[in-house]
Amino acid sequence: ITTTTTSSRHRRETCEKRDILLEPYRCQLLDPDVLDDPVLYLLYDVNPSEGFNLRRDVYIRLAVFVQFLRTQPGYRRTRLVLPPWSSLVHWRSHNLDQQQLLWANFFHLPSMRRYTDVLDMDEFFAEHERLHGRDPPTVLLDEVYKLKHFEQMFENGVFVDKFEEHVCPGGHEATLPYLGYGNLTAEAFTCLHFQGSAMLLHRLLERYRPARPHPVRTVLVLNAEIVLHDLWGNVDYWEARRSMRFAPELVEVATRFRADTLNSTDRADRTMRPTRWTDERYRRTARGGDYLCAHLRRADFLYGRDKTTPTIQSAALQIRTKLLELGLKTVFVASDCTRMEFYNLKNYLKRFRVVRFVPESYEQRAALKDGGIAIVDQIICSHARYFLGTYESTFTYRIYEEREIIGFPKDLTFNTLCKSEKDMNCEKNTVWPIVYH
Ligand SMILES: C[C@@H]1O[C@H](OP(=O)(O)OP(=O)(O)OC[C@H]2O[C@@H](n3cnc4c(=O)[nH]c(N)nc43)[C@H](O)[C@@H]2O)[C@@H](O)[C@H](O)[C@@H]1O
Repeated sequence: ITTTTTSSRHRRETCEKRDILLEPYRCQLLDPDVLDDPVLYLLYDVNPSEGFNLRRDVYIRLAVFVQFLRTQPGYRRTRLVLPPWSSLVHWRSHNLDQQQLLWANFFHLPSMRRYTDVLDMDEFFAEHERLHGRDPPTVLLDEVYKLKHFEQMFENGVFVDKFEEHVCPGGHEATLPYLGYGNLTAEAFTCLHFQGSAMLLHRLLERYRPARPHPVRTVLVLNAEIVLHDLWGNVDYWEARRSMRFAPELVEVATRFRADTLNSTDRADRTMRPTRWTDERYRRTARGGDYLCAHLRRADFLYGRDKTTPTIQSAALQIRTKLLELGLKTVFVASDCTRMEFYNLKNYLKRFRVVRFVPESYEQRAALKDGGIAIVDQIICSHARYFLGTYESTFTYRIYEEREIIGFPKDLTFNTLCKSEKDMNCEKNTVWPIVYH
């Protein structure tokens, strides 16, 4: 035992020397004190109809949970496996291959790993192959849980955290292939009514813990959007959120567009950020470039949320009023609108410069993909002097957050378009300011 402990300590120390700056949590896996804990790979998936930015929120719920779980005996080697992004409903470029895109396409994984231990799917497969020596790997998941809401959320008027098994409608084949991969199979499949926060997953993992512990336990949670935040908007939330830095290639495209089209640079705009998110501190001194950004959510919002979504004309009038008030001449538009809607918007704003980001070539579009283009839009909006968002759009919320992280005064960020320019007292998005330790 002593020899094992010494050699594992040595291994960990070597790992730290080599890797600690990049991936501290990977080295913790070799910590002699936690070596007896099984490695728990926690995989999850989200209802296919959910959009990109809601999925980012689901990630935070699970990342915060995993960070907690890693403090619990028996779970200290938990690793979160990131579900690939596969042809999301809002991705409309059907001529591009947008299947099973890894998180590394959109996010800077080394930054995320400074919050908790995450693996992209290809890394998970590579580890699995290393452990089990199969190529191509057929992965046997030990446990799969499919979550569903309870029909009755309240018991005697009280919302209690609970889960309960039920018979799977259509059997578990109804949910295959898991995460879109044909080579994932399940040893045990359980359907559960579930209501409660991520912490309830701890109880769930305990409840189904194998009697004879395996050195490796692989668990997949389907419909993880049903799992709620433990606490939304607290320090843990913001740390996980801050760790979600975008992929450098996307930042570069946005930076170039800002410089070339909007004459906006970080130094002049006071939007400089430390290289590592862990070095960020509370500040509200950002100024932003000489442009306003409006996020105009269209498409399905025109049907599902027509009571709060303005017409193009009304949006143009609201933007115009703000541009005049702020003495700005340029508006950057982030939108899922059609070309015709954009054309109309420009016509209503003739006295101003109205710009949007369009990839310069097919090659650039194919490299960025719909998800990357949306992120470039978000980054450009995050650096604007003033931001005007869409009511109840998670796309808008993520821009609010990015601007909170960059350090803008709140009144330049938390603004919402109203249904009509005639009723500017409409209900606005909630203000959720950033918090630090
Ligand atoms: C009604 C609900 O709305 C929720 O949408 P909401 O919160 O706005 O935001 P998301 O969950 O991101 O979904 C909207 C998707 O539409 C595209 N999109 C929206 N705005 C823009 C934009 O300004 N620029 C670009 N390039 N793309 C945009 C993009 O693919 C984005 O991920 C959905 O998550 C739910 O599934 C549901 O449909």
